Amino acid sequence: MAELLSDDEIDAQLGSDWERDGDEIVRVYEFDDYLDGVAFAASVGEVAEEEFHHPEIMIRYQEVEVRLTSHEEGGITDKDLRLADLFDDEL
Ligand SMILES: C[C@H](O)[C@H](O)[C@H]1CNC2=NC(N)=NC(=O)C2=N1
Repeated sequence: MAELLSDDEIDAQLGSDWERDGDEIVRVYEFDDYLDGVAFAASVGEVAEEEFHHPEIMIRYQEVEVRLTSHEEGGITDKDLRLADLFDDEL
């Protein structure tokens, strides 16, 4: 079981395009084309399944919101920060 990160650890390690929202980290990715967002969400899902750590994904017109938290630990862990970087690599 991963350790919960402190506020300072999260602030220091969170990618610049991500934000902290309580026990979650969140990023809204913007796309010109709706189906590009759908395809991106599918690639995020593939990575999540490979890593067995699953985000909440909301697909909207021209944007995809991705939220990560570690449910078992009840907050933000290294797993969430790592997945955020992996999702960004899918762009
Ligand atoms: C049993 C538990 O649901 C699994 O071990 C995995 C599945 N995917 C998961 N995803 C996330 N975000 N947090 C978890 O704690 C988690 N647990």
